[in-house]
Amino acid sequence: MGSNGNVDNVSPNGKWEFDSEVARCFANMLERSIPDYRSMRSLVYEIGEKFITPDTWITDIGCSTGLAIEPFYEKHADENKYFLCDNSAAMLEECRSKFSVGIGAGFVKCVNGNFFEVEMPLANSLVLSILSMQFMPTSYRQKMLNDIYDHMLYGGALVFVEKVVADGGADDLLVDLYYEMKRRNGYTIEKIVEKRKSLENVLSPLKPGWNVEMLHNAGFKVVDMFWRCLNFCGWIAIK
Ligand SMILES: C[S@@+](CC[C@H](N)C(=O)[O-])C[C@H]1O[C@@H](n2cnc3c(N)ncnc32)[C@H](O)[C@@H]1O
Repeated sequence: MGSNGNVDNVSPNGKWEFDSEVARCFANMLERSIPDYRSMRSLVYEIGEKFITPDTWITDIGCSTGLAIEPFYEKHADENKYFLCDNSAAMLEECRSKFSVGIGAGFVKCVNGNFFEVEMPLANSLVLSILSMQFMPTSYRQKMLNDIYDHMLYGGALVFVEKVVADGGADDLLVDLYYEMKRRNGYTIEKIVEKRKSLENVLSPLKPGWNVEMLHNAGFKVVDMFWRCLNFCGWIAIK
């Protein structure tokens, strides 16, 4: 979960991209850019663990360098199969080197593509979507959640973490607090503004209630928020 030693000093030029520069410092970027990051990570792992059954698939949507799936892989190794999908070749390259043993042995599958275009395996006991769907077209999100539900075993779960737009009237306040947190974590005002502009129309957060509604529409009967800090939320959705 820790940083791999490369400090994030990315200066995005134009539209945000998950390129090789981002891939190299990604762990550090997340630690300094996501509020309450370590709690979120450990809760995702602790909750996810409750749903894994042997010989089932664990899918990670927008896996990046594999930070979310890593503790599950370390614990369960070849007792499970792992389907990792990301549309950034640079992020997947880092990911592939992390899971080279599992890839070689055939129980880890890494797919470079848009999640809404790939065929995910059936029989998932756990699906992770950690800060990923927010980067995918809003018009495809319901279909993606429907697909996740359809490819999941009964008793399986989706752990879903997203940036959100606060809908109770305090969005501006929460956004201000978020940028103050980034300042404390060593980002300059210039870097914060650069990144915000670069993410415009690339990262599209929704209101929390819309995400919950989509999860219910997909068929999930049990949907609950397990974590929130500022404008970041995590839900557990059980089939
Ligand atoms: C913030 S990162 C996700 C972090 C990661 N899930 C983790 O827990 O460390 C978002 C990822 O989503 C990927 N992504 C964006 N659009 C995608 C798409 N259409 N299909 C698959 N992956 C996508 C990006 O390449 C990036 O690696």
